[in-house]
This record gives sequence, C-alpha cells and structure tokens, in this order.
Amino acid sequence: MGKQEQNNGEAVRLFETREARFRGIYRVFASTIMVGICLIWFYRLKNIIPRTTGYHDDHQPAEGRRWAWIGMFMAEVGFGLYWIITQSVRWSLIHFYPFKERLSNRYENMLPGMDIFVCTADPIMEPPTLVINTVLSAMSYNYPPEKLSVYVSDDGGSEFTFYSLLEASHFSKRWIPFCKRFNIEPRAPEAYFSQHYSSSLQDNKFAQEWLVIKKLYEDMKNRIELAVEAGKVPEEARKQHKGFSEWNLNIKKNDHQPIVQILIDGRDTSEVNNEGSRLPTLVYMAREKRPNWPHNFKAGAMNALIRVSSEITNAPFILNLDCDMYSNNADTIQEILCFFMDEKKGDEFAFVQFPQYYNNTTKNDVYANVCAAANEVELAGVGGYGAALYCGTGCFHRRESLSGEKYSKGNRFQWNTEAKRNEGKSVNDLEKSSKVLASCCYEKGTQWGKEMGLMYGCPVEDIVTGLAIQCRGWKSVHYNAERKAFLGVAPTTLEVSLVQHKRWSEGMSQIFLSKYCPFIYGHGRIKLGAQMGYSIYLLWAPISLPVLFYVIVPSLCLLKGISLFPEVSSPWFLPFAYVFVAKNVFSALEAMNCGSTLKGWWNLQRMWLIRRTSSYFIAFLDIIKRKLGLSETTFALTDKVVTEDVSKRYEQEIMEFGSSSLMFTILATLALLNLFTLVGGIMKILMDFDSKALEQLILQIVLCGIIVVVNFPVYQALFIRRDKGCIPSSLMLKSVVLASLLCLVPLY
Ligand SMILES: O=c1ccn([C@@H]2O[C@H](COP(=O)(O)OP(=O)(O)O[C@H]3O[C@H](CO)[C@@H](O)[C@H](O)[C@H]3O)[C@@H](O)[C@H]2O)c(=O)[nH]1
Ligand SMILES: [Mn+2]
Repeated sequence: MGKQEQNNGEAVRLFETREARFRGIYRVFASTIMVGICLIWFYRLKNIIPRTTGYHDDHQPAEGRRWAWIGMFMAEVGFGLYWIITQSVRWSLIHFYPFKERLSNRYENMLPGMDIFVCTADPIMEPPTLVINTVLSAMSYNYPPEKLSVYVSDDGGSEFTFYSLLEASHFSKRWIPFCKRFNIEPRAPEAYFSQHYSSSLQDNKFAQEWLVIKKLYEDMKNRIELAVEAGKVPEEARKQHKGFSEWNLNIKKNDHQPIVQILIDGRDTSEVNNEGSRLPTLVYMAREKRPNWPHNFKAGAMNALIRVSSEITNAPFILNLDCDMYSNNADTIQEILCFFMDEKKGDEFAFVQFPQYYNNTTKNDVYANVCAAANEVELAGVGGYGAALYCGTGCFHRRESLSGEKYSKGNRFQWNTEAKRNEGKSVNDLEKSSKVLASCCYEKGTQWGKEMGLMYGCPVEDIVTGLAIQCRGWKSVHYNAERKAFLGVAPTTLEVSLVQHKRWSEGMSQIFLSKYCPFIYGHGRIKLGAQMGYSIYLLWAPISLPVLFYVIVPSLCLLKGISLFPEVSSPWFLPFAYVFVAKNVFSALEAMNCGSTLKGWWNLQRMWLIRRTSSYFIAFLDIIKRKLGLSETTFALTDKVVTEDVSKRYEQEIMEFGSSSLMFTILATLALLNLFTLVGGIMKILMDFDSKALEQLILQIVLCGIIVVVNFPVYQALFIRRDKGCIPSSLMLKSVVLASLLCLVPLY
C-alpha cells in the first residue's frame, strides 16, 4: 500500500464504493414488470364502462360494478406509481467499504474528538440498566479515551437514571480495561454476559477476571433495581455525589430546573481506570422543563445536547444513540472516520448512518422489525444518491452540519485533534455555563429547531433533519458494516410495533405535505433518485388507501358475484398474473439474499398488510385532522419492557394481541370480512354450478384466499387461542358485527 501511495503522488482513498451486482439483469426484469403495469392500466381504462354481456348479464348491478371498477383502476395507478418510486433505489445501488488500516497508518495520532449522545425519556419504559448498558458500550470504544465523551440526556429527569450513571462511572473503571485487555465483544455488559458463559473459557486468568467482573456487574444491577423498587436512592450513594442535591426540591418530570452534572471529567488525569489509563468524559443532562414550554421531545433533547457538549468538549463529530441501542463493534469509530477523513470526498459528508438491527429479533422476525431488504437495498439505494436517510440512532454527524451550517465546496475542515481543553475552567464553572444552554428560554428567538440543530414539529425529527441537511448541500452515507455496529431493542408486541409505525408513517407523510416535500424542497438540491427514494417512506400513510380498497372491494364483489378481473382464458389475465407473481417471487428472493428466512419474508408480507390497513390508515386520518388544526404533534414512546408471559410468546413467535385498540378492531374486521366473502362467494358458485362465474371470479378467489391465509394468526387469536395474548371476546363480537354489516352493503 505504502508503495502505491508514493507512486500515485496523491493519497490513496480511505474508502471505496462498489456497484451492486446484476444491475443490468435487474433493469431488464424491472422493465418487464413496468410493461405489465402499463397493460393493466390500459385494460382498466379500455373497459371502464364494461359491456354488459356474458355472465350476470341481466342481474349484475351495473352502477356498483362501474364504481368498483374505477376504484380498482385508481388503486392500481397508486400501486404502479408507488412501484415506480421504489425502483429508484434499486436502479443504482451502491455499497461503501472503508479501509480502517489505512486510516490508522495515516492518522494514528491525529484522530478527532468524538461526542456520543444517548437519549432517554422515561425510567419505567426505559429502565436505567438499559441506559447504562448503552453508555458503557459507548465508553469502551477502541478510541483514545481523552478524545471520547458520553453525554446522557434524561427527559425523565430521574434521580434513578442519574444514580445508575454514577454507578456505571465506577464500574467503567473495571469494565473498560477488561474489555480492552481481552478484546471482548459486545461491550454492553448485559449482552456480553448473556452470550458468553464461564464454562467455555479456556484461559485461566481470563476466567478468573471474568467471574469477578460479572459479579461486579450483577451487584451493581441489583443495587440499581433495588433502588428503583424502593423508590429511593440509598443514602450512602447520595452522599457520594453533590449532584443528588438537584433532586432535593422533589422535582417533577415535566417541571424542573436544568441539570448538568459532569460525572467523569476526562481532562482530569487522576480520573484513571484500574490500569492507570484515562477515562472518557461522562456527563448527565436533564434540560429544563416547564409545563407551559413545549419541549419538542427528542429533537429538543438533542439540541440541548449539541449546545451543552459544545461548551464542555466540542468534538467535531457526534454519535447519536438511543438509550436502547448499544455499540456492537468497538472499532466503528475508525470505520466511519474513513468516510469523514477521506482526502477527496470526506469534506462533503454530513453524516454516516448505520442500519438498525436488534439484539432481540427472533428467527423469523414475526413483527418484521428488521426488514433486511429495506436496510440492504432500499436505504443503501438512497445512500447511493448521496442522500442516505438520518434514522435517529446509530448515526455519526459532523458537528457543523448538524448545527445548521451550509456546505461550501473547497471548504477543508481543520479540527483540533485535541479535545477542547477549557483551560482554567473548573467542573463547576462548566456545569454552570452549560445549564444556561439547557434552559427553556435559551432557544427563544433563535434558529434552533428551524435552521439549527434538529427540527421541531415532526414526530420523525430525524428524517426531516437529514433531508434539510442534504438540501444545504451536504452528502451522507448509508453504511451497512459487515459486523453489525449497533444493536437495539425491537418492539415485542404487535401493538407497540403498530404504534411505532403509526408515529413513523404520520411523521413522514407530514413531511411530504409540508414545505419540505422532497420533490419541491429537494428540487435542484438533491438528485431525483433521492427525492424518489425519500418518497418510498414519506408516502407510507397514503398508500394505505389503495391497499384498503384492494382488501375490501374485490372480496365484497366476489360475494355478490361481480367480476373485477379478466377471466382465465383472456389474454389480459397474463399481465395481472405476471406482475403479481414476478413481483412477489422477486421480493422473496431479494429478502432471502439479504439473510431473511422464507418464513421471515412471509411474516413481512403479513405485517405489510397489517400496518398498511391499521397504522398507516389511522396515521392518514390523523394527518388530515392535523391539517384541519384538530391535533398536535406527539411522540408515543415505545415501551422497552414486557412481562415474562409476553416475552415468552414473543420467543415462540406467537403474535401478541390482547388489548382492544382501534387498530386491532380494523384488523380483525378485515380478516373476518375476507373469510366471510371467501366462503360465501365459493358457496354461491358451487350452488349455482356456474363454471363461467368460476372463470370470471378466479382471480378474486385467489386474492381473497391469499388475504385469508395471510390472516391466519388473526383467526387463531380470535377463535382458537386462550392465552392472554389472544383477541378479547368483546373485540371479537364487535368485529363479527362490523364484518357482517359490511357484507350486507348493497352494491348498486
Ligand atoms: O420526549 C422524548 C421522547 C423520546 N426520546 C428518546 O427518543 C428515542 C427514541 O424513542 P423510542 O420510543 O425508542 O422510539 P423508536 O420508534 O424506537 O425510535 C425511532 O424513531 C424515532 C423517530 O420517530 C427516532 O427518533 C429514533 O431514533 C428511532 O430509533 C429514545 O431514546 C427516547 O428516550 C427523548 O429523548 N425525549
Ligand atoms: Mn427505540
């Protein structure tokens, strides 16, 4: 390598990009589907006022059929256009590969500072032990500790979170040297100790140490859990740190003064770990909250963190983590610096986003949390246009771009390779000046939340902020590392998963309808492919409408004997069959190529249907309400703790219903409707011995049949299961009544 470096005269790149394989073949294949879609549209248009010949000549309700037909056409136009949009990301897929050895050779002693932000919001839904696991994994990166700082934002304003951080700061003195000496992974103790067992240890010295550290961890965990249970931090711990005095006033989650406490001051050379090497800085922050000040949820927390960290360490790079996501690879920082520090392209990059993976996914991923193809194809594809989406966690930012600066060509960034020293300022001084930055009124009259920092007013602050950064001229990277860089906690019940998707789809479609619509705001600023790529996500909510139509109307028409598709013997049958089969076979192959199982793909199809008909549809209604000024932005936090009963069912991949939310009513009603119409429709044909009808209705029977098969777990939860996760009988009654009423709707 060194030789080549000399020969070329110019520096060797720190990363490379590679085009995905088989792109040519894919383009041909995609074109055939496009032809199929056009044929379908043409067929619908050509037959828009259907001739009244053939089957049901005299008694087929013509008007009803006409409207159903127009609806089908519109739904298919919707699907087709959406499909076209999803092609943007597959058309020119690019992958990134960093060379971290080259980075180490070249910049060993010139590495920049790194500030790591961890957000938490509620000590019950996000237990303090979860938070400190993330914090400990971040503190033990293979990175010079004097350049590393971890900031925790606690929107719960909880003494217990503070207490557990204090405990973690002590434990880190043993944990970090242990991690580094034996080079263990992952460096979140909970995950590490649950994956490795002492019996498998070969090395004696390691085994001894292992047992000691494990004991230390468990003792610490017990102390924290006991304190939470007792509702009181032990007195002797309270005496250890002045910071506890902040809670003397008996503060409330949504009403308290700003709190900033530096638990470990990285400048302090006496703050050393067990082996005498330095420790990373560790800061606790709970920004000021007052009932009449909007706090803007996570975006508000992140902006306060940006300011507070600029006062204390001001590192040029920032890693943003949610408290439920630990680092799974201790070398990640070196890898992403290959992008940022590349001599040729590095200065363009605002952020590097890693895909979200989880440490609690089951084999077939029953709630389709991972969606391998989305990570490896779709998100990577948008990244191929230089516009990877910012997904809120597992993302490394350049401080300038996150704070709102525009990109300007030729602007070469010089950063201090030493962390900000703040000579002469004591910890107390720093805490005092930081508190001002974390107060409610600090942002008044500033650009924070608009042009600076993360943007306010949207439940997906991350996506809209990333888009705004790109529209200021920056590029971003989607990097799917070979060893997963971060692992988070995925929802383990259907309801939590649907609530999360509702927040996402609502937030994203809000962006589409706002001035930040990628086709308008992004026009001329980001590539057309990137605008389309964004829209795959921003159109989640409206795509629920054609899906709902397709799930309800063809089935109802089947029951009434109204044919909406060409008959089997007609040549027009072919485009329908081809598009449907080819698209699904391809998506299954793509998913399996990305590491999903066939059953995992099947589960994804089910979740696809469930989300679109429930979460996305309700989100769509809420967006309309919001446009009419009837509702405000909220952020429904996802619960990270479940009872043992529930988590057992999750392990067994049994779907968890068990509550009577509106989403489940919709879901059960649609499932029953399709069951009724399928049975009713087939019986009618059989009783009439009507082979012509069978031929005309076969596609509807297939469609309805597939919906029924997909919904199998719903019927199980309605009629067969008796555990706590089944559908309550009140909801069952409600949905039976609703589905029957729908079946009675006359179609004239
Ligand atoms: O008022 C709030 C609400 C949330 N959070 C934090 O935001 C993070 C994400 O919340 P979570 O309930 O876990 O939501 P998810 O759906 O898992 O989050 C995904 O979607 C969010 C946008 O909707 C992004 O912000 C997240 O990074 C992304 O992981 C967590 O660390 C929370 O502690 C706050 O700090 N303050
Ligand atoms: Mn989360």
